[in-house]
Amino acid sequence: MTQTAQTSPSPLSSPDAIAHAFAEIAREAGAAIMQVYAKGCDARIKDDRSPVTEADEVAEAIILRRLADVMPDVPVVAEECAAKGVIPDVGRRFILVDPLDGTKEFLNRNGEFTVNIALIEDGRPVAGCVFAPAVDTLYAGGDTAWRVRDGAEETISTRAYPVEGLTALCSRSHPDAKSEAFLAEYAIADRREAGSSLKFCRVAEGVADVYPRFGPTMEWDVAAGHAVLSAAGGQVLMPDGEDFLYGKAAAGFRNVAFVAWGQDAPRR
Ligand SMILES: Nc1ncnc2c1ncn2[C@@H]1O[C@H](COP(=O)(O)O)[C@@H](OP(=O)(O)O)[C@H]1O
Ligand SMILES: [Mg+2]
Repeated sequence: MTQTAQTSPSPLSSPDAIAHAFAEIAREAGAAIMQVYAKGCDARIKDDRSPVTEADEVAEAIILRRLADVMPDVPVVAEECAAKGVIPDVGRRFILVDPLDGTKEFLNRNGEFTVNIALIEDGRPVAGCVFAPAVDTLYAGGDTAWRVRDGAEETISTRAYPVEGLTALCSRSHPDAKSEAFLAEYAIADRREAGSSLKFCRVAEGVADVYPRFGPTMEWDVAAGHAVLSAAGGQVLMPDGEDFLYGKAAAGFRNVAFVAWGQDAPRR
């Protein structure tokens, strides 16, 4: 009797497996970022007037090299390449990379900076990882969402909206009046500031409920946090409640505005 060799399933056959692969890569990039953090570095100001450091560039090089090994056929749109005008054509499936989100927080040395990698399919983030190396906390999401903190892995999920009111999050370094005006329409019990994509993760792990962002962001700032939040039971919508989608190449991958919610958007 001839035996047919069993083909093992591709290790990247599920959104969770992809998020795990991104997590490994983000940890490697995070370690390189922490080496630069320890020795200190200067910032250069990019054309969009945002800062970039050696850490952003070293981390992005590691991520691009590792992604080319594990997902060689998927185009990658990465922040520092894009800043130099190197942007591949994207189809229905592509990867977004922000090697160091919260560069201002990195320079201010407050620990609120992250490595972000997300897979987009048909305009939506289906797997993603957010790693905050300074506080050794990793969030990932595919079909499920999880956090690894101090070496312990736990499933995370969003919480029901508290009856006493919502906890709202805002950017620490880029506050904007329109986001404040949006929040004024809801019952807000507590308001906190945080840097980077960690704001999505705070909602995903059930310690906050809403994060509106009317100020400028790029798709790579948002996609990985969006993947984690969606997998944890939340959502990211346009302020009018429409879907918030990715792949806006003609707009230079710029977002307009979005609101991240832990549950369905409550009535105003
Ligand atoms: N004027 C602007 N244009 C485009 N993006 C901006 C911007 N001001 C801030 N951002 C985005 O906001 C991100 C920081 O978010 P937060 O304010 O929540 O920490 C920045 O990510 P980087 O640090 O990766 O550049 C940057 O992409
Ligand atoms: Mg960013």
